[in-house]
Amino acid sequence: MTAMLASVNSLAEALLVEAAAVDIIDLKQPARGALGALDVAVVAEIVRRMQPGSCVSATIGDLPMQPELILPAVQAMAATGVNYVKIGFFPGGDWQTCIAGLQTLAEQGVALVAVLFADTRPDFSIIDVLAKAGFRGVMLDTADKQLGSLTRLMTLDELQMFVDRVASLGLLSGLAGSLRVGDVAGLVQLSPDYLGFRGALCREHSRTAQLDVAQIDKLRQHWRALAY
Ligand SMILES: O=C[C@H](O)COP(=O)(O)O
Repeated sequence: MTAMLASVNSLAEALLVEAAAVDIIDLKQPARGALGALDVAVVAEIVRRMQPGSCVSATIGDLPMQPELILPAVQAMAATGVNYVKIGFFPGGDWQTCIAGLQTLAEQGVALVAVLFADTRPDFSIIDVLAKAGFRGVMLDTADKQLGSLTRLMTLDELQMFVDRVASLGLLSGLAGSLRVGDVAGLVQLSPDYLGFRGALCREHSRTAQLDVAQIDKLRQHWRALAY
């Protein structure tokens, strides 16, 4: 079964999606960018307040791929006790040195999820490198939220190739990027481990607005009705 991830930007929103039995509670500040980070102290407080057994991820922000920025940010976020730390692989910078440093953190037990951006046309061969470095998961998202759904940027065949490659290496696969209710039926057929949402769950589908319980319920009901 494909799980549901919801990005939230506060304790109140985290409690709301926890009550809605969302599978992965993803801590993020969308007002700060595609992978905008929440302050570490806020993340630590939310982690403390979640039920034991909840699955919580957090992003480190839209940082350039510079090891002196990425590595301390990952260490600080990991120290909050989140289950997964998500790192956006933006174009440019020094991916090789970042991955080498992240491998050391993975060896120390930090659970890392790489986020690749469909609108930057990533080379999927990086997935093999990430697996060798000890990443636990790789997801596809979108950096430019004006471009619409992930499903407009990549074909279902391309997305299937991504999911299959990630799964073949034993990693978690995730798909996100302005996904809407209408995207779910097609994407669950690809069997990713999870689908991620923010905009679709907010008032007027604006990812920087507050979460809207009615939108969460609508998505959950649609998902259940698929009975896949
Ligand atoms: O990790 C998932 C993202 O927060 C998805 O956000 P979005 O649906 O607004 O693109």
